[in-house]
Amino acid sequence: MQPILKVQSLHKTYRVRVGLLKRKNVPVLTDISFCLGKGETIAVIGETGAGKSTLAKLLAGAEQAETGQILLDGMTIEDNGVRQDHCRHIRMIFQDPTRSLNPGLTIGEILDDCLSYNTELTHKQRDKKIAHVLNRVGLLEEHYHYYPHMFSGGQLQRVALARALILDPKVLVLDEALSSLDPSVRAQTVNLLLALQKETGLSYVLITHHLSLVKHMSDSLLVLNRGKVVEFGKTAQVFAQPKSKVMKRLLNV
Ligand SMILES: Nc1ncnc2c1ncn2[C@@H]1O[C@H](COP(=O)(O)OP(=O)(O)OP(=O)(O)O)[C@@H](O)[C@H]1O
Repeated sequence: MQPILKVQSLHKTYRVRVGLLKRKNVPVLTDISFCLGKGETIAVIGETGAGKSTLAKLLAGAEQAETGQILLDGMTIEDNGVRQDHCRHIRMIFQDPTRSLNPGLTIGEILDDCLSYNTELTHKQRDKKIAHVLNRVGLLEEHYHYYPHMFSGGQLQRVALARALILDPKVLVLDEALSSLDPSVRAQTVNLLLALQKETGLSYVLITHHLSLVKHMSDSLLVLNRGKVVEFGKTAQVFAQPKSKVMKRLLNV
């Protein structure tokens, strides 16, 4: 079966200052390749600075790699640093939803803006879609008129999820999106994500430090160390027989 997401040999460097007048290219991701099936979850783990968030940004189109390809459903959406206009099919959710939500707009206005910019839907069709997506993430229709500051942390993450889902993406990148939630809200959000995945065939790239979440949610696991893939395989297999030093260290074995 064709993977929904295929990443081929991505390389990313940042240009950083090393002296008063000198700059150099520092490699942050080197030769990253993996596949993700429809309706599946890949977890990306690694120690701090391993390059996880950089990979998330490349996938979502927030930054471009120098070389390598990203294919979505068989179509090349990024080729050697040139991004095609399909970004709306890979959406990202961050750890802190408040930073990505305009405090001056109601949730309805935020969602409506998304639809107005990206679709040809009429006002009535947009309203219907917004009501549907609010319902899907467990929010109420009256939340349309709420501003971001009127929500709890867990509800705000649902709002971020609604905004990500409103454009019917194929892949969601969750960059520590569950980390700041308290355990019971996190468990509810995980259940919601799993139910959505079952219902719609959505695929997730899960970036997290929580190994219990990795075990519970992911089908496959990619371990990064200093920007390189040091282990990639089925989650259960990697947990049962870790090969890389990093994975052994993370598991304390
Ligand atoms: N804009 C930037 N300019 C220069 N270097 C950067 C930039 N963004 C990230 N880096 C560097 O790239 C490396 C990887 O950073 P990244 O944020 O992807 O790591 P991470 O695995 O997500 O870490 P953490 O788990 O701590 O969030 C780090 O060494 C970081 O300093």
